[in-house]
Amino acid sequence: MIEVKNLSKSFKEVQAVKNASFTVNKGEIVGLLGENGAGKTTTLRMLATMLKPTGGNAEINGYSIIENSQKVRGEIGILFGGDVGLYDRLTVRENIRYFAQLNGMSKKEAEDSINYLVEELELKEYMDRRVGKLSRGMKQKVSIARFIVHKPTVMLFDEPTTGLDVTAAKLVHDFILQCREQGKSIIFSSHSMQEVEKLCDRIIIINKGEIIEEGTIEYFKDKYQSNSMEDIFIRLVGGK
Ligand SMILES: Nc1ncnc2c1ncn2[C@@H]1O[C@H](COP(=O)(O)OP(=O)(O)OP(=O)(O)O)[C@@H](O)[C@H]1O
Repeated sequence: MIEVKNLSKSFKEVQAVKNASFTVNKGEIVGLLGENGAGKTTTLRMLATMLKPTGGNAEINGYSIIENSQKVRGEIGILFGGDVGLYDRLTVRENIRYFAQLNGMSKKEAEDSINYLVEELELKEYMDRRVGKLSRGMKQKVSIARFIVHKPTVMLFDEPTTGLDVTAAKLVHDFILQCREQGKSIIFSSHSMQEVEKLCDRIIIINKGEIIEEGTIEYFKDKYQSNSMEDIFIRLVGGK
């Protein structure tokens, strides 16, 4: 479970996130929607303890991202789109193993988890290839494996389908839905309204660092009397 309380982040004069408060329950996918520069990545990076907040706090399964960041790291997985941050010169197996070790898993735990993921994600024939030689979609599969090797219960997806073709994007979508079935708490940030409508149970709209509206898709459509989430979004963020 994710509980965010008045979370803020400033970079000198830029207030990237202002007093954000929200909750994500177990088995729930919450969409974080906003224009370029709205503060989505900054919010997710703070929750993943990659950035220190300048105000407020958040708890991940009861652990504070400020006072208990080590514990939080064990509970959380974060998947980025675009550059997936793998080591090109290492093989698939070495990449996944490395991240398992970073997350404090023992050798045995790591190998068991890797063997399971190899089957689950159909990675067998790629395991001993160098990551630099794989296609973008395959790399994304490897980053999914890396992302879940330590079995996180809270998953953060930051535009995870950027640059993927339809088949690879579907793999990511199916994976996210499977995570929900397993009762994980999920935040999904995207520019694509179609993706958000397909996957999310609830949507948070963030504009210039502030949460301006939050609710289910039905809530938005009903309140703003429109069937198009795209139109509603544009109306809310100022009609640009
Ligand atoms: N390290 C940094 N130093 C200074 N300013 C930053 C830094 N990271 C982000 N910002 C600023 O904070 C604001 C929010 O950026 P953020 O990356 O969180 O937006 P975003 O909603 O993820 O955008 P996008 O959809 O383009 O990824 C922007 O004005 C950005 O320029």
